[in-house]
Amino acid sequence: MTGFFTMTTRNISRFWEWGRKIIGVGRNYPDHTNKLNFPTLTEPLLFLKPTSAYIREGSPILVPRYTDNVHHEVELGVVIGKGGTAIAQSAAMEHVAGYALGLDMTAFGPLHESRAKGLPWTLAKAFNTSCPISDFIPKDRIPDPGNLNLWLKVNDQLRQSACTSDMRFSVPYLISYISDFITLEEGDLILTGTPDGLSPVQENDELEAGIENIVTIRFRVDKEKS
Ligand SMILES: O=C([O-])CC(=O)C(=O)O
Ligand SMILES: [Mg+2]
Repeated sequence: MTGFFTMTTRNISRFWEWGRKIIGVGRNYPDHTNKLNFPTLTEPLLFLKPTSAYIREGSPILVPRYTDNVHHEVELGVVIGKGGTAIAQSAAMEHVAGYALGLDMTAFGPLHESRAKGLPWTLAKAFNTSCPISDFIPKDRIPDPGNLNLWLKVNDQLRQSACTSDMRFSVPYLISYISDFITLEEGDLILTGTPDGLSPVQENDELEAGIENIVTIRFRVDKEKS
């Protein structure tokens, strides 16, 4: 038998090529939540993005045809190295392979409309190019994911800047909580929520974001052609 099987080498440092899901956490920074006047959460708010949403530097973020209201959300991404179900918080960090800086691009038109109507957030969160991602950052480069400074600039203007110590639910808590409902698998990415400072992006904007002293990413915005 030849030709029917291709060997896939699962290299965690290229998790975006074969990872099976992206789990988003909403409203995990009190500042962001307060400003939008949302009720305080007692449990994490979760959503999914398909892995077809990943893009890497060099590819543009495309504003979908159905909206011109797409916002940037800079977020710490956690890359799962060892899967599991009902993972105890005390064991959660053993399941982490590393990290990545991600942008949870969000189409606010459909988000607000579907939210108001009590409908799913799918079009707001899952569109093509809605998950620009940095290189993989091995776990040993980040001794404490709860003490990282995240920032994002649009056309050189600082829009988002916060420390992950402000997160309402910590990385170990999120891993444990999510895995009670959704089995975590090797290569999954958890986007841990965005701090305050979202703003709409437009064609030809240049987005630059970073985790201080660790990584920087740059993406250009374009409009999806009809
Ligand atoms: O866009 C939202 O309202 C929810 C979200 O992803 C976040 O807070 O990071
Ligand atoms: Mg988000």
